[in-house]
Amino acid sequence: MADAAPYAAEKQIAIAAVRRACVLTSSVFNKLVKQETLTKDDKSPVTVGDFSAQAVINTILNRTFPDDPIVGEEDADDLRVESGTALRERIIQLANETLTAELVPGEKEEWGLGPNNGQTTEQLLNAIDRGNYQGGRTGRMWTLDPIDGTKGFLRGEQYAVCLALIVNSRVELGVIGCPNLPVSASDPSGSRGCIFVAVRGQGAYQLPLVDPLSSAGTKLTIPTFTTETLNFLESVEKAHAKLSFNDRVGQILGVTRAPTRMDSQAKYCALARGDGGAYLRMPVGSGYKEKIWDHAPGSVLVEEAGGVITDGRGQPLDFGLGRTLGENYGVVAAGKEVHPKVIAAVLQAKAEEEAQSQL
Ligand SMILES: Nc1ncnc2c1ncn2[C@@H]1O[C@H](COP(=O)(O)O)[C@@H](OP(=O)(O)O)[C@H]1O
Ligand SMILES: [Mg+2]
Ligand SMILES: [Mg+2]
Ligand SMILES: [Mg+2]
Repeated sequence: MADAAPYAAEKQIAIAAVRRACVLTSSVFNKLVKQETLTKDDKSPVTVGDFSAQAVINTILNRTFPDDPIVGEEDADDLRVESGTALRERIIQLANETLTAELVPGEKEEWGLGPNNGQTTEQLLNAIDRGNYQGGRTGRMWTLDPIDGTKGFLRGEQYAVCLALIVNSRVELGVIGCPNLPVSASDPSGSRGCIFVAVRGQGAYQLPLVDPLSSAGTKLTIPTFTTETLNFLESVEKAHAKLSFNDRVGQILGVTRAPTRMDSQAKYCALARGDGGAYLRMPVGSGYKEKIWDHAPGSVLVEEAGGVITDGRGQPLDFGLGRTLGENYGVVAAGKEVHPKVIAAVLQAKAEEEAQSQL
């Protein structure tokens, strides 16, 4: 793609930042989750991974686009207090190791990368806190989820490093790094690690996690699904989406294939390349509001692969409301033939539910 294409610089920098963060999170997993004996509820590896990945990506964005605000999932409050000293030191060391690693092809030192670009503790904590932006209707902003699918990360399953650029409430660029996703779904035990990228109007692509800046990538198009071939993509965690509702939607549509469950925005990547036919995420009814960083990059990826993404009523997602998508009507993403059918079935299942509750 010529350099003159819209968002060409943003795209390259976002891919480089996400790749570095993926190297970091993979090494955190290998060092902390696999080798240390952890109790089941110990969340420290994910905390180390989240904070240091956000420090790395925000440092790069701060250097390359200093005027752009960032809506990031994490903030550094817990690291500034005395009790956070050990965690803070670990995070600073990891973030600096990641930023100062040798340049790979396509990276530029002026992006804040390479051996001369170590940061002080204060600089890195401030970088994490640059994710405090509250979002809004107008202007440019980035949104970052340094580890999406924390539960999957801890299980050694799917998780994703997710970064998007939003301009005047519209997602213009999305980059999703999936260190554990098989390069091809048809070879699940084959090599793993992919980056997905989409710029609005320029298509959706899968790149290798190793050396993504030198690769043209594979263009993604959502294939056509029939009732026989359709499978749903859904969360692993029952607390995140109402899986029983999906079962009813499947019955209404006559879906026979079992759903494919995976954590994180890897679901959007799987949809974009045809591993699954529809992603359904209906609210569990807890009043939780979906966060923009959990859907922004995935939404542009799906749209650029030829799909449609809306809430459960068929209305567009609104990325201009702040840090959340507002009242939770769920999320439905699918190819353009399947999407209206899924929405019709969702509305029917919803009406049944309401009729039931009035008995
Ligand atoms: N009650 C809820 N309903 C919907 N999403 C929720 C939720 N509680 C947490 N989440 C979000 O679900 C994300 C993971 O989604 P998935 O189930 O698709 O893997 C989490 O991202 P993090 O892991 O980044 O915190 C978190 O933001
Ligand atoms: Mg998330
Ligand atoms: Mg997260
Ligand atoms: Mg979280």
